[in-house]
Amino acid sequence: MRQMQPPQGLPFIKMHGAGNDFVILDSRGRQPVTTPALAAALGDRHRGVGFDQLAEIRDAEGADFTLDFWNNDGSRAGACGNASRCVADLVMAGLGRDSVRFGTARGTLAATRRADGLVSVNMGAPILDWDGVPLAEPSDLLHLPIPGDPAAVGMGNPHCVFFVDDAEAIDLAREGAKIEHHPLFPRATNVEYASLTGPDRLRMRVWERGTGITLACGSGACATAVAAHLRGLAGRHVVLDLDGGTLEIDWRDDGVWMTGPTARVFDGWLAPEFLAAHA
Ligand SMILES: N[C@@H](CCC[C@H](N)C(=O)O)C(=O)O
Repeated sequence: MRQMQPPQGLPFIKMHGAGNDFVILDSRGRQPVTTPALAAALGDRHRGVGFDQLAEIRDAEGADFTLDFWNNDGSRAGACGNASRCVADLVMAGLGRDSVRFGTARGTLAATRRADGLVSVNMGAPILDWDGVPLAEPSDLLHLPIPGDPAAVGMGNPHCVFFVDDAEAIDLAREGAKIEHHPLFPRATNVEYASLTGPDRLRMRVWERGTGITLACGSGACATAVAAHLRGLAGRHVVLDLDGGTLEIDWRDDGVWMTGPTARVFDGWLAPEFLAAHA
């Protein structure tokens, strides 16, 4: 029998945060490798590795690292809260520290490890001017002219949040796909359905732009918490129960902090021929 060869190719790490799963490429000290074609091929759960988002770590000036995010359809994402927490966890472990600062498309963010081991990220201030995207009612993002009275909140990426009596009862695949490409969102949107389940506690389900249904979405949880507070449904510190776990959101003066679990699942190597085929 032929012996297994020692691993060759590009190393990657598979992690998840509350079931929102990621492939992480560490391109510090070398040229970044991700292209839309590579992200889409690698994101295929049958012919690739499979992930909700790919996060590529790059060198940074004035921060510990830079992060780029890709959805599994090959599109770019300006923010990804759970991948930020996972990568921060890895880098903090490597540096032997409990805090890091990192660059993203929306600016420099900070992450810390809490005493209970959970990882928190400051996702920055919510964007309530909708980041230049033309809306029919730019002065009232909290009541978009869409049936169901959703709110629009940007967290470095767009979110359309519906408050409903029972989030479990929503046909997420149908409704999410429809709202993702609603004409009000020229760059498409992530879609959240949330219901109040107790004081400062919400059940939330999510349809992610460029990915579809996921078990959790960190920026979506932040957007939902912000919208819930601004609509008078909850305080500034809320707990959200998602399909894959629980996230805590704390809207402080310095930004929206999101805290939750992280897990490293496996490490692997991308075959050189796979990389070459999708360069
Ligand atoms: N899972 C993420 C958000 C991912 C980005 C999104 N699909 C987009 O295109 O904006 C999170 O944890 O925030």
